[in-house]
Amino acid sequence: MDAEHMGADLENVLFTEEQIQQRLGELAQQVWADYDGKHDDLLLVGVLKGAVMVMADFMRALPGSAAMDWMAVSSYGSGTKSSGVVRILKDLDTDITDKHVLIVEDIIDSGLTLNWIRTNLESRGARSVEICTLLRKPEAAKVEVDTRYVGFDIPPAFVVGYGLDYDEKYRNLRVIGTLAPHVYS
Ligand SMILES: O=P(O)(O)OC[C@H]1O[C@H](OP(=O)(O)OP(=O)(O)O)[C@H](O)[C@@H]1O
Ligand code: HPA
Ligand SMILES: [Mg+2]
Repeated sequence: MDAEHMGADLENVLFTEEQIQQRLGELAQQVWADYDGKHDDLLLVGVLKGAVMVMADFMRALPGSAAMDWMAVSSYGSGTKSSGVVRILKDLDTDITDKHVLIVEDIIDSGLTLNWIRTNLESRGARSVEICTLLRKPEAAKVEVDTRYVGFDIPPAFVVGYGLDYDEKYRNLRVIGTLAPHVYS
């Protein structure tokens, strides 16, 4: 699919490249200030694959160095609904005992994925576990997830771009938008 078609499959652009970068910059400043004195024990944990773009840009917006690790879990498969059943496909390389873990995510939708990951990481003896997500859908929440850093709250429509996929497509869009109905049918 070429770029023109990818863009044409969007119904609405919710956030431009500039808006995304601006907000990530603000979050990075806030995080750096909040973790003052703890930067050496800060570990950013990205959740593959959707968080790849957020991690890359958020991390580069930090005013100093922070460590990074990745987890992969299965929850959505190729559909648009979370199954709620979470399985670890790739675990962290790092022992997080006594670390300040900051989970970096693209989206909290039902909350099922992050709720599970948070509980899982807390059980490993991390000193703290907090969440930074670019997007959150408050009206779609099936469980409440205590989320310290949120880029944008959005309505419950399915969105793609900037790491977010529909059937593995559109992750490389630079904007975030809602998918046009003709794409589903
Ligand atoms: O709040 P929830 O309803 O649980 O949904 C959020 C999760 O779903 C997406 O991942 P997905 O499982 O689609 O994998 P992906 O990151 O590889 O696209 C997204 O990246 C979050 O991890
Ligand atoms: O709205 C969404 N778009 C893409 N992937 C997702 N995973 C959970 N919600 C979404
Ligand atoms: Mg997905």
